[in-house]
Amino acid sequence: MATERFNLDGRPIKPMTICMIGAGGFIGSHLCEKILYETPHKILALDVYNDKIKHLLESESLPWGDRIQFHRINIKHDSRLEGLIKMSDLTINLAAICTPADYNTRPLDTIYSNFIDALPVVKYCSENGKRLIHFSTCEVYGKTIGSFLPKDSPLREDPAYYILKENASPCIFGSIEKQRWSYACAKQLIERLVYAEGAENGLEFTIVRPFNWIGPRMDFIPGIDGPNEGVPRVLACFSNNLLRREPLKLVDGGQSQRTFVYIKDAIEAVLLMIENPARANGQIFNVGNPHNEVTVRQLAEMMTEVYAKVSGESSLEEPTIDVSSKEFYGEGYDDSDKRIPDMTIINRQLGWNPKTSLWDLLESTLTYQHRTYAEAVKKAVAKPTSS
Ligand SMILES: NC(=O)c1ccc[n+]([C@@H]2O[C@H](COP(=O)([O-])OP(=O)(O)OC[C@H]3O[C@@H](n4cnc5c(N)ncnc54)[C@H](O)[C@@H]3O)[C@@H](O)[C@H]2O)c1
Ligand SMILES: O=C(O)[C@H]1O[C@H](OP(=O)(O)OP(=O)(O)OC[C@H]2O[C@@H](n3ccc(=O)[nH]c3=O)[C@H](O)[C@@H]2O)[C@H](O)[C@@H](O)[C@@H]1O
Repeated sequence: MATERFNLDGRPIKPMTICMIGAGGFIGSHLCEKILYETPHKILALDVYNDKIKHLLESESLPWGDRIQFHRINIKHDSRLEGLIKMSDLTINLAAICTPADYNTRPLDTIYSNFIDALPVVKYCSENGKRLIHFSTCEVYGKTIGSFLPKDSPLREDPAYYILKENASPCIFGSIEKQRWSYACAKQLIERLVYAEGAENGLEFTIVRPFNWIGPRMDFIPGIDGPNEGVPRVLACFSNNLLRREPLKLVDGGQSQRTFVYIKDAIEAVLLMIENPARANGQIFNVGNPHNEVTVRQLAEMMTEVYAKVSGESSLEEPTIDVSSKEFYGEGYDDSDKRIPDMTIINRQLGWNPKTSLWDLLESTLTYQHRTYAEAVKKAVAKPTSS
């Protein structure tokens, strides 16, 4: 018999049915694992793909048996969506185009995916009195206020000019021709819509702003389990370079700064939101690790060192190479300069703190990348010369 579980207020947690849209992606796959391994909840998993959750679906004899059901659904056009939301206690919407290489090259798809396609989900939750956890992004903050100060201004060192706060920081994007911001702007508008549904129609919602969550199963390795010419997010780009023994490409010198959080830490925060509605409803949460800040150049150097350790292969003499953003991403790219989350709200509401250092999370992630892809990459690299 499973032992009874209690939430942060000491109340028993009742088993629930969760409609998870985008369950087959990076975050979805980790969230499905967490829920199936550690809770009694049921998952209706919706996605157009299921490769990353196959291990959870394959056999009916698995210990979680019928607690996960996969529905191959494109939410752009599928009449089953409302019924599945109605059957559930909670909907979590993860579905989105969320790779920067798409924002300026496929801005229409990006805006439709992040705004238009999310509209029915919000509407069905609101009309049917269902709770919604909507995944937004730290990109809604755009650039820091500090980035507009003169380079030598001492105010740049003042946290008031760069720490990103859910209820205080402005959203600062570039001009319209900088189509990089199509994603952030669509995410901002859907946040405002969700918030307004809460204010005017009583929708019970939580908005999550992830700050660069990384770990195993993130995106794809081009030419292995994704398109040859595809450009994934930075962890997979750099992993691909390391696996192929190519220099890591630093866009515009790799000066932008990011804070990276381990996916397993971040998923703990999401589970707290799921199981503590009284503390999570009506909130917007930053979820990141302010202690893991690096420039992209430092990230490249650290990944090179960690990969040499886990693979046993020596590093290249020149492990990085500079490329312009125009060459790498094309016209209309722009960047967030710095992203440090303020943690006050998530600390106060859910008592959550990330645990894993950047070195440790890269060690476990690159061990996974090496184990999963090294052989396949070797074969792919050997092919053209042997034929
Ligand atoms: N990973 C991060 O660090 C991060 C950071 C900020 C925001 N987010 C947000 O979190 C969410 C999940 O991100 P992820 O990293 O897991 O991305 P992902 O691309 O791995 O997962 C998204 C999933 O949604 C599915 N999907 C997209 N459109 C769909 C549609 N029309 N119908 C059905 N399924 C569809 C995709 O097939 C994919 O499996 C996104 O909304 C993203 O914007 C992620
Ligand atoms: O993860 C997040 O929190 C959010 O930010 C990401 O945006 P970004 O961090 O800019 O995307 P990455 O691809 O991870 O790039 C990080 C930095 O590395 C740089 N980069 C990327 C790839 C590469 O090969 N080389 C390189 O220097 C980029 O220019 C950027 O400055 C994506 O927009 C989303 O997945 C998400 O909403």
